[in-house]
Amino acid sequence: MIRFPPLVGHEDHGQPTGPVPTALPIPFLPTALAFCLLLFIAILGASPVSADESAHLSVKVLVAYHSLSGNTERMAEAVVDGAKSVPGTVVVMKRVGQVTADDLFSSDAVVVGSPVYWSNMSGEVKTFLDNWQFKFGVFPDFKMKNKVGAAFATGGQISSGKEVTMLTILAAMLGNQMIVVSGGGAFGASATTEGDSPGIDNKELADARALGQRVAEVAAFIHSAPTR
Ligand SMILES: Cc1cc2nc3c(=O)[nH]c(=O)nc-3n(C[C@H](O)[C@H](O)[C@H](O)COP(=O)(O)O)c2cc1C
Repeated sequence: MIRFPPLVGHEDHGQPTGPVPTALPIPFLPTALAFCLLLFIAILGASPVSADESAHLSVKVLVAYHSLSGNTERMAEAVVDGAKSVPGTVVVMKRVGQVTADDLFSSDAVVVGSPVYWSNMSGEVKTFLDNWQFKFGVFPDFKMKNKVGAAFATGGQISSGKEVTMLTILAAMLGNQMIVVSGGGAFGASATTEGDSPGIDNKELADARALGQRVAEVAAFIHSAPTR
């Protein structure tokens, strides 16, 4: 027969049941303090991410865009919102002409947005991408290598260049050995801004937010990898 040990604290040992002493023994307080201190140090030491590390683990997303009449800028703002929804993400949003070398090289991800001009990216966006070399000298060291890249576009008409615009932006990123991702749509987020569908609608804004969120999530994943 299995004998179970008696339940501790549930036995009556016939001890005298007087009032419980309220005063703690004198050495108890310093011992308790020392124990708490040791526990605190142990928790800090065992923490998987220290304060320094968590600052290091935050990712920076640069959203660079060109916009004359505001459509691409609205999409850029939604991309920013999506990226910011990922905890630990720092986002910088700038017009392509305002981007500095530091903005570019300190970022973990770059999302580029363009209006469609003659079925392709606008001249301003092309100049921005060309300036990665002419102004910032990304090549031959591939200074943008392994940063996350993505694109978004707005165009007046359906089937009139948004996908070409996004793909040519992504092609430039691939040439720089960046890690290209989509989101919102197959090649990025896009919006039709004229005709039956003027401006940016809620679905298009949601696509832009989805792109920003995906970019930030992928950048955080890559950033936290043990070897980069
Ligand atoms: C010079 C120029 C060329 C354009 N070419 C096209 C085009 O080929 N296909 C298209 O869908 N929209 C075209 N558009 C329309 C713009 O892409 C569209 O209005 C866009 O949303 C503008 O963006 P923004 O408001 O950010 O400036 C063109 C607009 C301009 C000014």
